[in-house]
Amino acid sequence: MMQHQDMMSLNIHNMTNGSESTNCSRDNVLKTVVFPVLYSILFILGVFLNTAAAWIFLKIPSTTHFVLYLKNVVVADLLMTFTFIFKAMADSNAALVLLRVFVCRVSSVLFYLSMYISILFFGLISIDRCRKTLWPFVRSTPAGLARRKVLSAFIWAVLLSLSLPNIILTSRRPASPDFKCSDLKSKRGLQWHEAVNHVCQIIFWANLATVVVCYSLISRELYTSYSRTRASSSTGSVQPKKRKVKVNIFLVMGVFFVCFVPFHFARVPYTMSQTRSNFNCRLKLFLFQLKESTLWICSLNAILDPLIYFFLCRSFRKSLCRTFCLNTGLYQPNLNTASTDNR
Ligand SMILES: Nc1ncnc2c1ncn2[C@@H]1O[C@H](COP(=O)(O)OP(=O)(O)O)[C@@H](O)[C@H]1O
Repeated sequence: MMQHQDMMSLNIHNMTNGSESTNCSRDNVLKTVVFPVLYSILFILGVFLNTAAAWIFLKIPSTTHFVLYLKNVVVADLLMTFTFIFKAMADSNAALVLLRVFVCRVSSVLFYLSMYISILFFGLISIDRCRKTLWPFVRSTPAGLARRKVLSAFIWAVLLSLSLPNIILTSRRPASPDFKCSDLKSKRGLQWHEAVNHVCQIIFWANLATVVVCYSLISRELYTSYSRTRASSSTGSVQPKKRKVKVNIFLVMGVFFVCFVPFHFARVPYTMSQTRSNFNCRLKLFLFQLKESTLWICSLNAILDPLIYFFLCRSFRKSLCRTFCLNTGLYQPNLNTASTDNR
């Protein structure tokens, strides 16, 4: 009788553990099929759009702060795009353990690095757009440009030094085939991972505040000048162009909100679930899936940024048309431009 009861409880224990580990496994269709397909699509689009953008930017001299910042964003986007294919392969069922370790150690870290570089440059771009709207006659000087180049190098250096320990301290060997990135980290590695995520949250929310303040000032200025123009102009011929400028200029804010806000809400509880033990496995899985879904939305940034270059950067659009339209005979030197990067 006793033996029978022991057998029963052992079976129940096994069944419970078994079903729990099956239900909580990350390897479901979302991770192994849906996201790899979505990242592969982003990879193909991203390689095409960003190499074209980089090629065009190579022909444009960095004579304004805006062009300089956009060049930094292109480099970050290219870097991010190349991480997509590793993520797609690692998440699919066919991935080798070595590849998954590489993604945890190197490729994901580079992904986050490029994301926060983009976020910081988005903040700087907003300040620059604001400066240009409020003081349209202030031009970039060579000394100002040199300072912005030093600032750009400083941003890359700081974020690289924040990210590097995430590579170095992800040094453990995987104990089982279904390991997580956090399983590869030493205790110090986990602490650094958590600290970096806090710093990155501050970077994000500070830049979001900058973007919101700058675009509020831009809206106010555009509204005032639009009202002034409407009152003084009897013909109204400039109005459609002004409206176009307004829509274009808000692209930066739109892309920032759509791409980055959802992830930063999801990231806080997910990081806690990685570093603390008081989360049950179902909640952990839910937070992981939420983080993965919002991370994919962040990745969209790499293919939405070329829209910003096209609609907001006149020298980019001119160079693009010179390159592509010349061959097809479509290039007109006086191309209609409503962009704002000419200072
Ligand atoms: N903001 C960040 N900056 C740099 N590296 C990061 C950042 N967030 C996470 N990482 C690193 O990227 C890798 C993957 O992290 P994460 O996405 O949290 O793990 P998982 O893929 O298991 O969900 C880890 O090595 C982690 O330390």
